[in-house]
Amino acid sequence: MRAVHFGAGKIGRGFIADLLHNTGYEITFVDVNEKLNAEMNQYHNYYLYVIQEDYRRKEIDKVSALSPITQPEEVSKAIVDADLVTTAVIADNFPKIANNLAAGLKARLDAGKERVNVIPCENAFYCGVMLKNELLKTGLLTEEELEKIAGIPSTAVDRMVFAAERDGRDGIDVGNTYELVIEKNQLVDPDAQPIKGAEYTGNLDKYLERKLCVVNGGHTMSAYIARLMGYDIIQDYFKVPENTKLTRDIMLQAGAFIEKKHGFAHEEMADYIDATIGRWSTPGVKDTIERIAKAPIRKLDPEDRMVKSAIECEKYGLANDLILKGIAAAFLYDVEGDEQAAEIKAYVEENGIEKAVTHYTGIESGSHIYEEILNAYNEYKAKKSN
Ligand SMILES: NC(=O)c1ccc[n+]([C@@H]2O[C@H](COP(=O)([O-])OP(=O)(O)OC[C@H]3O[C@@H](n4cnc5c(N)ncnc54)[C@H](O)[C@@H]3O)[C@@H](O)[C@H]2O)c1
Ligand SMILES: O=P(O)(O)OC[C@@H](O)[C@@H](O)[C@H](O)[C@H](O)CO
Repeated sequence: MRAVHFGAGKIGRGFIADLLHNTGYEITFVDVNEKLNAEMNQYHNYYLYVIQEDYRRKEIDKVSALSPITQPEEVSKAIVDADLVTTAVIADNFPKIANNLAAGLKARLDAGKERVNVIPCENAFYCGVMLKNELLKTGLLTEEELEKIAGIPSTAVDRMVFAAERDGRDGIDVGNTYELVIEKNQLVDPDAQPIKGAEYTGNLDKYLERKLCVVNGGHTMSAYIARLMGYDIIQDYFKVPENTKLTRDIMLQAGAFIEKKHGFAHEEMADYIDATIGRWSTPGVKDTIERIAKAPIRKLDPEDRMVKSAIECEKYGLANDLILKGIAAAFLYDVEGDEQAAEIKAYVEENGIEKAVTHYTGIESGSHIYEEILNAYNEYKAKKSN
């Protein structure tokens, strides 16, 4: 079996390809990183290192790589011949992979081949729908044609993965626990399980909201707050018990709406939160605030991890004060090299924070959640300038 995977980064090589390899696929990566592509084409393998098992080395073999820039024809051909297509490129990059992917699917349709599963594995609400929209925007396929050639489910994706230079090679350190949940009704065959080790569900919302709002929301808001406290590494922030408590409380606020909406027991949610914080505090692990907090515009979107939680809590009459503080902290995130952070900063300088809150979060002025974000922002800002 052959899989084509877009994005040979940390989740691509460290998680998705691990499961694909366990399932028995030979993997063709498609990535813009020429150095990485060359290494994969030289060795046809790479290594994962399982953190909790004393960095046990695991080989992923039968891999090769293509460049979407210099080898678009080969990418198309690989899609025509593939048994499965997956992505882990960061959802912001969907517009950049859409042409290559749409051209490959169109060629597959023209070749009279069967439908194929295209499974995006990204932190985003309904990444399958986002990818479909980007594919249609290329104009290379109509909606009917896309439906005829591909099943594109959404997913929830969770694993600890870190880039690591080991044994003189580009490897990935991985956690020993993970979750990949796939929306089965959108698969070509809803009863087939094209990736071993994944879960297949008819109720993705439940897992997606828990993963994105509780795990990623908690992680991201902690990172913005930690940055204001002067931390660069999230594990240093977690060393202070009050900080861990704050993160846990933020996650419990998001968890509360998910308990109500999806019927999780409170104990189960609390255990999930504690296990997640425990995983972030694994001895030896160092995760940068810069990685967790990156791309604040994506993370402030009304349909992403922070604002969605604030609004859902509001709907259910649940507390969201800590979430609103986390959102406020995101407006002060300021790290050299983060284009989205720079864009927010410039917008605030030109238009004021009052307009910026509505512009990025969709939260209208006049509501109490708007006022609370503004107040928290002004408090953080005053502290920052003291
Ligand atoms: N890192 C994590 O801990 C983690 C955990 C769960 C989910 N995720 C999600 O997984 C996805 C991937 O994240 P990551 O941490 O692996 O990011 P990453 O930056 O390590 O990897 C992204 C890869 O995509 C490649 N890429 C970018 N533009 C491309 C293009 N036009 N064509 C082909 N390849 C392109 C990059 O070169 C890079 O190798 C994201 O949606 C992220 O939110 C990450
Ligand atoms: O990947 P992002 O930028 O959407 O979010 C940053 C982190 O919260 C995220 O990568 C987590 O570490 C990961 O999702 C855990 O599974």
